[in-house]
Amino acid sequence: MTTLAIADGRVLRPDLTVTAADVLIDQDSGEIREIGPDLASEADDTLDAANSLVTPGFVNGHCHVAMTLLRGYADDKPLETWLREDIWPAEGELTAADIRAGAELGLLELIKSGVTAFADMYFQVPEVAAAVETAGLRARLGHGIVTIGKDGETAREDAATGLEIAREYDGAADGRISTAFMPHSLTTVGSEYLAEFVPKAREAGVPIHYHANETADEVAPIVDEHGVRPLEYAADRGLLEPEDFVAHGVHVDETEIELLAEVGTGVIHCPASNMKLASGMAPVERLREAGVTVGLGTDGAASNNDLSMLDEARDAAMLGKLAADDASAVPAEAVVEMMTRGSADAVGFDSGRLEVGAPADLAVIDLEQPHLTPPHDLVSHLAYAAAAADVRHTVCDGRVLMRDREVLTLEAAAVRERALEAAEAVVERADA
Ligand SMILES: CSC[C@H]1O[C@@H](n2cnc3c(O)ncnc32)[C@H](O)[C@@H]1O
Ligand SMILES: [Zn+2]
Repeated sequence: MTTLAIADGRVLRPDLTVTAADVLIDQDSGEIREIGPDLASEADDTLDAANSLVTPGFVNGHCHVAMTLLRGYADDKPLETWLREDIWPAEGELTAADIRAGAELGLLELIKSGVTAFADMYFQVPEVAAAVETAGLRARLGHGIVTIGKDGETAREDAATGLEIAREYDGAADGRISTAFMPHSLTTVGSEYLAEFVPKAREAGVPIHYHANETADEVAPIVDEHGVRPLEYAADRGLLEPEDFVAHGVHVDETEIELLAEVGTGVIHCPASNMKLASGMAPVERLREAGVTVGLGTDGAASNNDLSMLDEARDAAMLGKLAADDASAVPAEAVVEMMTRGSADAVGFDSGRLEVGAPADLAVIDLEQPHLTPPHDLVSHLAYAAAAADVRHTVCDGRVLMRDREVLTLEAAAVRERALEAAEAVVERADA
């Protein structure tokens, strides 16, 4: 057995207490073997965690990682206008190589900010999967299906691609990659395609993930046309099962909240994207109160505009208070849970907690920073004060992805160079 010790840190436990301890990892199985004092001397390799917080790796529950290429390309517009006027035309110009370059840039950013697992919906999934395989993260990937504006044959092909990808890539990268069937949203995929493909996704045994109830404009047409709320419409079509997870869930009413809680479908809250696109304020406090599994996601870098889960946690706490008109709503403990085990549970990863037998997915945060001093409450610091640049080490599946702020699995300068070139060329084609 090859072992790695995370030595001399303060370890964030599943009950959100912090204890001084080492973490011993079995690198062959990728699992945590022991947490306790004096474990480093027997290990094959050691990561120094003195004056640092050892936390579960953050889980980005909803992302479009290759959209880093479109960061800053189109800002300050609402969702529908942003997608139709800017993002979809630009995405129409993306080649497979571009998506690989954008995905690698996104993965570099995720590793640097302590993320060890994420869920991603995009095009050219084989390119995203290849990047994940190299970078060493854990991911649930899916091809984003859009049928509106397409003729029947093209639309069916797109849905079939979504299913094929979900079947083919499930278990890839030594099990670090899992998949989902990912219709883009309830308004951009026709119900005839859902009727045909959802049962096939169930047969394939993969969960279903989609954008839901993100804007008021997206809710109204479903209510008008079908006479039910969007998540009732989803449930009627077999799209709301315990293993499924939806992104956003901003405009959900009480019936939908109870439905989510009853079924066990998770919601990935994306506060930065919701604020930037002025989509609205998700009722996070109420969702949690009702017993809904709530995770956190950044959405893509074009609507955020970064992939930092630490920023997202702070945004979630701040926005949650504003939405509830209550300073005690969505406290630090809630967002720390949301960015770790909340997202992991919603997406279907076993990670998100530091305990014996759990996947060795963790991040080490440097506490020797002015903005993290004094260390009264480290859960508070994670939620409100820590930043991506404070992450020292990132470990996924027992493998060190970043040591002392140096990413080991990707060549940062080359990744950045390729992404710069790809982004410039895409924008040139899109604006021509
Ligand atoms: C079909 S692949 C995924 C698709 O989703 C688009 N997208 C990015 N952010 C959002 C969002 O907040 N709501 C809905 N759709 C979004 C992305 O540009 C891709 O086209
Ligand atoms: Zn999204």
